[in-house]
Amino acid sequence: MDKTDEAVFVGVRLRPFLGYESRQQCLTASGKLISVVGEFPDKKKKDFAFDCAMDSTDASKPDYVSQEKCYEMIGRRMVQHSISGYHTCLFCYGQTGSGKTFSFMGKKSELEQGLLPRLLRDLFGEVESLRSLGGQVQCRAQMLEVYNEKVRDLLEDKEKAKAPEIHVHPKVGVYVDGATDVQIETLEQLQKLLETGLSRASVAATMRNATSSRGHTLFRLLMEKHEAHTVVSSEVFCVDLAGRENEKTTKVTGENFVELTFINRSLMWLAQCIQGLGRQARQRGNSDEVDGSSRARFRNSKLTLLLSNALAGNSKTCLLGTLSPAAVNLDESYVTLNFASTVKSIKVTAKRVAKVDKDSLIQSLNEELRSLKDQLNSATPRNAQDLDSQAGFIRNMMESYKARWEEAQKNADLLRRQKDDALQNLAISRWRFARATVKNELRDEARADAAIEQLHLQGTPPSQGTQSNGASPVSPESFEVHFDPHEPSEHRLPETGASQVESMRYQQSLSTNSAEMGAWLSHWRTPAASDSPMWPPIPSLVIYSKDPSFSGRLIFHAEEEGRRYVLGCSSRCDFQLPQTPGICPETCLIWQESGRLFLKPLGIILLPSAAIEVNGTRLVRAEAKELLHQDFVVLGQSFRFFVFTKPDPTVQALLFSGRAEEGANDESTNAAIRGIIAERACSPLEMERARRYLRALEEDMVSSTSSKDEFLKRAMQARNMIEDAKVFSKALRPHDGLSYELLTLSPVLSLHELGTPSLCIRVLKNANLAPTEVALWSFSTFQSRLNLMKNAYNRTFRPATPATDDPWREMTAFWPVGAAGYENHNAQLQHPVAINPPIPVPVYRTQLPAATTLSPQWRTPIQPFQIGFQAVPSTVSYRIPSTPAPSCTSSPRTAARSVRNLEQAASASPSTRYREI
Ligand SMILES: Nc1ncnc2c1ncn2[C@@H]1O[C@H](COP(=O)(O)OP(=O)(O)OP(=O)(O)O)[C@@H](O)[C@H]1O
Repeated sequence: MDKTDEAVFVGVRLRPFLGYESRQQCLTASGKLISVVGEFPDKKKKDFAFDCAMDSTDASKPDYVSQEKCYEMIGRRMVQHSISGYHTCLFCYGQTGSGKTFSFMGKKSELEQGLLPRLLRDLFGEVESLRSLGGQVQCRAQMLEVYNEKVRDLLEDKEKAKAPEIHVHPKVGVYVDGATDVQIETLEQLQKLLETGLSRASVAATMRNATSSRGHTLFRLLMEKHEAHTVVSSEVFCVDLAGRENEKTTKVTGENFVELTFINRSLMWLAQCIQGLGRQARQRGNSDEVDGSSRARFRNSKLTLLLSNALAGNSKTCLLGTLSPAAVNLDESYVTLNFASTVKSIKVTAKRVAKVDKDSLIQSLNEELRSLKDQLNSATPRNAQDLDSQAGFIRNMMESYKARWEEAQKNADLLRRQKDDALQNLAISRWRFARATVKNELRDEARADAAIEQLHLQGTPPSQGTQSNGASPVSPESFEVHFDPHEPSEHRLPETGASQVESMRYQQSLSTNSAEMGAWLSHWRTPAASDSPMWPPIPSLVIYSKDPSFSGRLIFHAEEEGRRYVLGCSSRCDFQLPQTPGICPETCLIWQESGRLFLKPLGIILLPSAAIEVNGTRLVRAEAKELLHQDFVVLGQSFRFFVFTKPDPTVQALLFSGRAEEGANDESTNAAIRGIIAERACSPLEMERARRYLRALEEDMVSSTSSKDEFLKRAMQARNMIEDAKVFSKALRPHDGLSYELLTLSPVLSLHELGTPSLCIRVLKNANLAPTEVALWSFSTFQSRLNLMKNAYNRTFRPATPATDDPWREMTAFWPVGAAGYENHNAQLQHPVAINPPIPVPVYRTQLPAATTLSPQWRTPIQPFQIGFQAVPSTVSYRIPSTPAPSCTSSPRTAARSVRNLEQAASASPSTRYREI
């Protein structure tokens, strides 16, 4: 138990002059010193040192201590003490009219609020934050007045109030029986309570103070921190003492004179207690034992009994002495200074409050009650009354504790339920937020690059099995797992096409080690439409991914009650996760107990990348954490799950709505697709690919819908033009078997984020049934060549038509000039696109989806819908983000050269990041 021997913290404050006082100042405050100034021969001691001396005499002085500053100097320390688990006490002492109530309570305006309202505000702020962290803190307030040596409950009407009684219990300490104990939930409630209590305090006008307190006001805030079976209670005790009065100066009579005698007597007892403690402190040095006689003195009055814990017990105590600066009040002020000096010499041993076992305290009180009852049975009538009242007090105390703790229990349950609800909402809002940000995240280049790097580090180096042109023979199919809506759902694998690490890794694993992947997949289950709506049937973790096609596809069912399932990337795990950053061989345990789901991290999680998060809070210890319905769990850096402990159509709908929306897709896009692939049998798979391709276009390559539409229109136009070109070619060069394919050429090397891909036309010669590429035309070249073909065609059949240029002029170098109808203008070759001899597939060329390297994410090679757009199966493009990009490929030859340079750079420097598609 922490124990600190500390002198009482003493601060003194000089108030401003009041109307009745002449302006002769006899006291000054400077630093920690109060000095008596002027000629006062009977006042031998001139300087009094305290912990702080506050000058509030004149607001225009630079060192003027305002209400706020006063709180900073003396009050704020109490907040931390009580939150750290110490009892604390603040009391104000001084002659009547010296400013105790002003310092203690202040005025209503925020600027002039006194110590208590400020202290409660800050304290409650701390309590609220403890509660928000899941702590069960119960606050109870009492407000009492010791008036004419009677304890009054200020939280009850004067008429109704039954006088509370003070008891001292060896286990509980000073206990006020019969006082209203109000449970406080909010600061506003507390402030209202304070106002009500103050309005009931006894106040009267005297010659020295128009609002003189006629009794001592005590405010007690009890804070109980509840755990399952224990409670830690610390109290904040604030006392505004009534002021010492001189009957000659206050000129009170009658009832007020009676009050004066009680006030002065109780203050005398207090002074005696303080002197006794001061003497003891001087004699015994640092001993924290309070001797019997000092203890006994506290029983002399109600006030001292109530303050006994603060002065001689276990508390961190502060005293604020208030003084008038005027010479007319010097005698009274001198008493206050001496009193405060003695208090300063007292050492109070503050121990951090220990946890009390609720059950054992109740049990011991029960036993005490039983023994009192036994004594009562055998008691003489003389002491029977005493025993009876003692038994009554024990009974009350026990019942009060029981009720309080039951209430705390109820409260804890309520809070837990509210927290659960909040977490559910949080999970849903997180889910919504996650969905809303998918698009943005997809554009997060940094992540993608990290992922790409990861892929590269773990994946197949591009040099493996390269073709003659240096291109890797990675076929799109090798990465791709297609989603076929007609496939039975249990065979359906997560779709690719996402930038997320998990799906990348997943795909990579599929391509590199499908056997292993198959192994881990076999442990997982995928939901089927038929699962709805009572899904999932047992507590489950459902994967969430920013890739809607991956989200919800993997489900972990904690099927067997009590069985501890190990999740990790090791093959020994019950549920094997792909090896991604942050996934340890054995990451965590998950098990089900009576329908409740628990997760326990395995080992100490030191690496931030290996963190396990539940609803955004990182688990720092290897201890079991209950997973509640709709919690959001993150394993490592890449796996995110929603927790379902019961069937949940709402969230299930949320999980799957993404796909429904996807399926719905924009009708105009569907129509456009149908327009392009019109005559071809449109299988659902093709449709799906086309749709995804267009989405990729829309999201990543085409800056707006209008340019997407434009692109589609041009594609359709090009397709018709190709048909024309085929007809003209067949007529003009029947033996060459020329054919044309529509391709897209993306500015891969330009590294532009957005842009519309160019359409281009591949010219193939069908020599010996093996098509060879003989040229690649841009769309505009194709347009002009088509015109030339048209002219040549016309001239063939209508000789009057003027001669035209050779539409296939770049090919004439190795072709004999063919049929008439066009001139061979070899000399006019202007187009650098000429490739002679034809090279195998030029590396700059990509099939369209691969060209989506423009976007930061790793978009899976979605097969371009092969109907309108012919894919070149093994093309490779490179991207080196950290290397200055060559400008857009105006010339394929330049592009090819650039790519070769880049390839060389990549292989020469292993640290160069590059990307293989
Ligand atoms: N620091 C201060 N700044 C401005 N006014 C003050 C200050 N301290 C006290 N006063 C004024 O002095 C008067 C007396 O103060 P207060 O009622 O607080 O005295 P008190 O010590 O509580 O007296 P009592 O013991 O009779 O209740 C009030 O009018 C109060 O507004």
